[in-house]
Amino acid sequence: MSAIKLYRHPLSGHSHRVEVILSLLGLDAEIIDVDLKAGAHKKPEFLAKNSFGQVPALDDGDVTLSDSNAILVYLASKYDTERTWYPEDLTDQAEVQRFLSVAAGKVAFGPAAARLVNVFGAGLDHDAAIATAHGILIELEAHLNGRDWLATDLPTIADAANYAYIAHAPEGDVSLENYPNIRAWIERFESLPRFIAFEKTPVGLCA
Ligand SMILES: N[C@@H](CCC(=O)N[C@@H](CS)C(=O)NCC(=O)O)C(=O)O
Repeated sequence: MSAIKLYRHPLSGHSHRVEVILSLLGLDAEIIDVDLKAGAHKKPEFLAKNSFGQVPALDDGDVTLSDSNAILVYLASKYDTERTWYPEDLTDQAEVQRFLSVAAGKVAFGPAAARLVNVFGAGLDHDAAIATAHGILIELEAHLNGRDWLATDLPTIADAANYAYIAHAPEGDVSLENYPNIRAWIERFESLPRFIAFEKTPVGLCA
């Protein structure tokens, strides 16, 4: 049995970014589904892993971590011997962090929120989420002009963090038709060796 355990939900983009990095780094992990519908993430056993009661969480031997971006930093720092996924150069690191913040902020409240609205339905403002999504997509489209990857010349955890919610934005009625640079970036990411896809169904409990 693997020493690494990932606690996730199969429709969670936050979980997918960890899953995909584990795979891209060639790391074996035991995948444990957390039943959000049954409230398993708010039970003491899971709260001991993440007091915020959210997936993903990760065990690596004696170490328990939560928050997807924090987990990405940990895995890439510990296991990527080439240090390309989370570079050691401080300027590159800052650029990676900049795009991890985009993934946690603008992307979470735009493309991810639009998909979430389609999952949860009423009570959330779909049009506002779609408008926010296009705002960040316009910025990313310009940023990717002449660039293959978000933060450095090579793929980094910043690409992994932003990938799932942007690639699946159409499930939240956010079309990617007008964003050729973003579509090319998605294709490049999906062509990486050992890339694993995220479930495409928009029906679920989690953005
Ligand atoms: N900042 C957290 C956010 C994680 C998050 O939003 N997880 C969602 C699933 S995608 C969750 O567990 N939601 C259940 C809840 O908040 O009760 C991370 O990056 O891991």
